[in-house]
Amino acid sequence: MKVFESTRVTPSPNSPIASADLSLPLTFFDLFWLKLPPVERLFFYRLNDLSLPRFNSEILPKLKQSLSLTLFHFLPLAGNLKWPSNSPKPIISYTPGDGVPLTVAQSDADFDLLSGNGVYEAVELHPLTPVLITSDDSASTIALQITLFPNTGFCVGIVAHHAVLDGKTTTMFIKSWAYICKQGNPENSSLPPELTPVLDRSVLRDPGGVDMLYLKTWFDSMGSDSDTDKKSLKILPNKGEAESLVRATVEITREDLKKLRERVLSKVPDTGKDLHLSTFVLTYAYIATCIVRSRGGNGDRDVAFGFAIDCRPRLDPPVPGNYFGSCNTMTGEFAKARDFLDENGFFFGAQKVSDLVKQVKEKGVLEGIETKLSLVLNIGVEFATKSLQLITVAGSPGFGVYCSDFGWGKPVKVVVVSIDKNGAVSLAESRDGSRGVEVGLALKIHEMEKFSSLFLAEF
Ligand SMILES: CC(C)(COP(=O)(O)OP(=O)(O)OC[C@H]1O[C@@H](n2cnc3c(N)ncnc32)[C@H](O)[C@@H]1OP(=O)(O)O)[C@@H](O)C(=O)NCCC(=O)NCCSC(=O)CC(=O)O
Repeated sequence: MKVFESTRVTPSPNSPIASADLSLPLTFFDLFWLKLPPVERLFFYRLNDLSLPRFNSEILPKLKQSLSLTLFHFLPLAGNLKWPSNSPKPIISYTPGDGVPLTVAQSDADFDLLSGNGVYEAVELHPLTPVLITSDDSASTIALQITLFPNTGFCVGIVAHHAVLDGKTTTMFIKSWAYICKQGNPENSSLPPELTPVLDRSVLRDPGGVDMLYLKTWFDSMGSDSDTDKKSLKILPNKGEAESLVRATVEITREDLKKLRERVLSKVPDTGKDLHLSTFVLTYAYIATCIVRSRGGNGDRDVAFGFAIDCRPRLDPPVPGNYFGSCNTMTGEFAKARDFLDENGFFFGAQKVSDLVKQVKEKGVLEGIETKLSLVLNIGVEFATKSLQLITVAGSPGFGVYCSDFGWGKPVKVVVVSIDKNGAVSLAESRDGSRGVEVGLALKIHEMEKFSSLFLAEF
């Protein structure tokens, strides 16, 4: 790995907006994620015969110029998280001259292996992944890395602070950058409405002091009375085991989903219509079942499964789909490993995940919002002590990550690196547009081997 450059890209200097200060308060949705580890994503682009001179003279200048133009729309991403002494909570602060940290590098790793579906060591992706810098008094909102693979292609990496932006905003930012890069017209860097971020915080109502409650939960979790510790913007240390994990991707086709749906319905021919058997529910229940079975072992083991919900369309009034920020909450449940190990394990999972989605639909996303953070922090402690098998979800088949075409074709692969730290699987839409789902996994090698045989046996 050769690092060519570590720089900062500032918003286009021609923009009057970029020459004024901007500050955005964190909402209760943002504060939920204040110290939780960031999300890392890589987009692999194949460009056969890509030479260093072409990378330096064509690809890199276009990517940098379009990034600068895109930041004009996404100004908070050029700024940092700060906690001014006169503010009750942290803010996102942009000051003219601020910019996004960008690393430019070259890798001699195997592009085909890392952008394929096969098995490889999780740590192999780490050199391609930018690092989010956080300290007591400042935290980057994002960091980017562009890595050349000579003669094969390049990779765009993003790490995103979840208290600043969620998966929907992160992927909207990448799609906007790609859109402006592909247009290739520095004189006109406008974005279509669906990619234009809404920065207005007033579209989102706090149900009543949840922001301060979440801050108190964070303070309590730190066990320190020192003001510096309480106001520190450092994120929590990573408790994952990436060093001992391998990664792979599996695909679930429409045909597979049909079979899974039929399997559930065959168990409950009369009441099956009451189940919410969406693509998401079937995929997550099936993958979770295979993961628990891959570990095997004691049926008494606790398993926690849960996932994020995009709250934008579910708030009253609804928040626009292009709202910039974090707008997720979590839902989930506990089970015993035996529930999944049992012959009816997949049916059990499908019922449970269906119930969780139905509860969200029936009770709304703000039900129990006050205690969500403390529940998640407690689960994190149990995960770190290895007493719990945690299976969560990053990404969504609804994000359209494969639409991110910078002008040299759509990505050959998009991966979420950070699933190797938090017991998550990642979901994305099928690259070929066939409405299947791509599932990213990070497991111990013997569990991955078991997973592959279990997964294939079904279809
Ligand atoms: C809660 C959910 C997971 C439940 O998903 P479900 O698919 O079961 O339920 P649903 O109500 O959304 O959709 C039910 C069916 O209606 C379809 N459907 C929904 N909305 C639609 C629309 N506007 N137009 C057309 N179809 C639509 C769905 O595709 C699905 O069909 P079909 O069955 O055909 O599919 C989801 O709604 C959701 O909020 N997803 C986003 C989660 C998220 O943001 N995750 C990322 C967190 S941040 C993160 O993890 C970090 C990062 O990514 O960077």
